[in-house]
Amino acid sequence: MNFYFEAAKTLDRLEAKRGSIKSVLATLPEKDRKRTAALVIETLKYKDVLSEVIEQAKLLKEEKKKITSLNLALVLVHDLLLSKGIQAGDGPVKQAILRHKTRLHGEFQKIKIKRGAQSNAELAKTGDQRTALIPRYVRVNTLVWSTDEAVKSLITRGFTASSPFDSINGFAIDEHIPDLLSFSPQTAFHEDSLYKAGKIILQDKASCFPAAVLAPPASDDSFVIDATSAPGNKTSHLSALMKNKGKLFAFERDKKRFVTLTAMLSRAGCKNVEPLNVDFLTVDPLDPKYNRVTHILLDPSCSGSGIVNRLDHLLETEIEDDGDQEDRLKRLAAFQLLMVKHAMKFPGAQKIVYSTCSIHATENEHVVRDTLNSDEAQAGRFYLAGRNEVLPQWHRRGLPDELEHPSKVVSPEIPSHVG
Ligand SMILES: C[S@@+](CC[C@H](N)C(=O)[O-])C[C@H]1O[C@@H](n2cnc3c(N)ncnc32)[C@H](O)[C@@H]1O
Repeated sequence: MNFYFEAAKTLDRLEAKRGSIKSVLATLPEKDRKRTAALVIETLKYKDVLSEVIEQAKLLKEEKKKITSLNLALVLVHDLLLSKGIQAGDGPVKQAILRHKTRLHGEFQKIKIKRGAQSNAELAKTGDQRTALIPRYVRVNTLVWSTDEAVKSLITRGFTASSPFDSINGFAIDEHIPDLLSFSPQTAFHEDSLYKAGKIILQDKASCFPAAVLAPPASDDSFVIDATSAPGNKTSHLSALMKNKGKLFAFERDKKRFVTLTAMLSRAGCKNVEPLNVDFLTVDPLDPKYNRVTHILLDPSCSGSGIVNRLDHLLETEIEDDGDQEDRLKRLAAFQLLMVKHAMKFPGAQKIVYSTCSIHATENEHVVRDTLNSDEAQAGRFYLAGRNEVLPQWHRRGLPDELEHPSKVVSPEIPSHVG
């Protein structure tokens, strides 16, 4: 029965917007992770129908002592109606569901008829169409081998250098980010030996921009901070750009995510990284340990509204109304501003890259604007970098109107929000 409680708890966390589906599932305990994740995803696909069945059958009203939440009811009723039955011993919770078995089945059939569905699959939500248009990106981990070696190895495995959209086996070298390859959207690498050996990192193109823009030097006296590191894709990217030289301090305040971070860094062979399970805001910028730090990457928690993946569309019906969302964005922006201003207090800091995976100006241009207008920016003489320093070949430059006359900006360029 623990398995069902864990799945229900995961649905609670998703409802509380504790992260994208992918990131929340990644924090499940190793034991039973695949099974729990599959149940959560399947339940979300059928959530509308299952909620209606539970409501019509008055399950929560009649069993409120045993079935303590809608999410617990959802995962159990999912398995009763759409899987091989409830996979647990005969405890009181299972008994509570089974008492209503006939009614639940009856309500389910009624909904099927009402919706004209010939099969159960027709009741499921369909995927986000945009995912078919986005290639599967893979970054070659140059700490382990070179892109030339990776390309040769992929070709011997039947991949062909062409366009990722030409065929399921087509792949291309990205034109903006060195060592990034793009594959057909249908290609999966999660079980691939190259991924498991840390030879490739599954990282979207946008997620490669921040480290590429920060471009830390690859030298023994290079000192860099990644302020918000887990799960560690950008940290390992920075480490690769630094060629494992110098020192990269990688902060992560969350204990569980810190464990993921250290595992990822070890798999990727990052030897110049010092991971620290510490809240970046509590770090004293004047601590002599950090006085040689010149480059800082800041990729703080955000709304994640720009993330498109194969799972997150399932949460679309749960997006808050505009009022709630605006409040949440403002809270996030206040935290993000605090983080960048803190980064600006490091006396040796010369270059700071701020990124989010949000599409909202509140978290992007507005944070940049407020940062540039801050006392910390004045004191550290920070200004917005020009286009020539920020992916010059990239066509997009954010939302200029949202930056509102950045009076203290030295460079006339419009920022490129990256994330
Ligand atoms: C967007 S994620 C970072 C993703 C990461 N850069 C990557 O590419 O894999 C933000 C991370 O920052 C962590 N975080 C948030 N506030 C923090 C703080 N004050 N200090 C350190 N880490 C923090 C969160 O726990 C989360 O793991």
